[in-house]
Amino acid sequence: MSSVITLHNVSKRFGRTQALDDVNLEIPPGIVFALLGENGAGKTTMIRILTGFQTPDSGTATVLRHDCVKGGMEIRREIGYVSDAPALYDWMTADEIGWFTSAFYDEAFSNRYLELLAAFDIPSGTRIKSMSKGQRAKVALALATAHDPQLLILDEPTSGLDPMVRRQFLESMVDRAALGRTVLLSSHQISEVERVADWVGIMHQGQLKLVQPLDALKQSTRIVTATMDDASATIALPPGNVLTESRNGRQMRWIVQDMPDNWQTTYSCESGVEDLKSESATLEDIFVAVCDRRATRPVDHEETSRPEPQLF
Ligand SMILES: Nc1ncnc2c1ncn2[C@@H]1O[C@H](COP(=O)(O)OP(=O)(O)OP(=O)(O)O)[C@@H](O)[C@H]1O
Repeated sequence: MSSVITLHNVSKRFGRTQALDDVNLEIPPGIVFALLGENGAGKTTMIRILTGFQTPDSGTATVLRHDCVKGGMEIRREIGYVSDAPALYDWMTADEIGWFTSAFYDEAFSNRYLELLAAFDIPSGTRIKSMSKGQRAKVALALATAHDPQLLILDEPTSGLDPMVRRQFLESMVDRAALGRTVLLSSHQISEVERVADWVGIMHQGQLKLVQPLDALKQSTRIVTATMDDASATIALPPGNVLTESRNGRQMRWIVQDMPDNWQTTYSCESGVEDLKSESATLEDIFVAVCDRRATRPVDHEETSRPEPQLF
């Protein structure tokens, strides 16, 4: 089945800031795709390009087969979109804003909207201006999903919501994916993403550093810890793709992807190692390994620790 979202070599610069740097991505239908990244990583810029609010400097982007530059109007009509600060007409009641929005969609919209309001416990006669942040977010989500879109794009949908509302929100995302719809959400909430996402993309400084199904990502990434017999002792990097290395006294720690199954057979023979263990990494460990500028990039101690030959 063809992708719901595609980005090919998309770049976008604002003055000196490279907000997106040669981003490539394909999102298949029927999944919850979570875009993770620190502040300023480029998530909103990507979403604004996908929704036709911003034009890329180079590259191509399509959503539901519409080109994002030429077909922004069609895209916004077909998808559901909730921005990080949804603009709602404040003076309207929840009912009125639904009635107003229903003019753009088919007859089924109004009934579905009212059902969603009831499910979210929003009194339909309440004016938007007297609603709490969470209630407004629920109205925005009901407006974005009442036409049952193939694709729902949410920019930090749960920021500022209480845990119960968050849970309700996220469960409704999983339900949508189960019905074959696609959800793209950007988030800082790693633990939430871990609960609901099928796929994750990690953005860092405008680049999409990693895109993988969440289960496969967690299965392929391990934390390896070696306790050395001396605080100055070193050891070669573990086999596989070592993302980061850290040291605390006698303990060395690496986050490693794609370690061979038999990694311990050769590695544990290294001298100076008292204890060696490997455990599964959480999404947060992986996120920090990819994004944290303070995290140490690995150095092969085999090379660096070998003593220089002494000449007498
Ligand atoms: N209209 C704009 N004009 C100038 N710079 C911009 C504009 N929009 C975004 N940027 C810059 O581009 C970079 C990426 O911003 P973006 O909003 O896409 O990040 P983000 O990942 O959504 O961040 P956050 O999680 O903080 O919302 C930032 O450095 C931001 O300052």
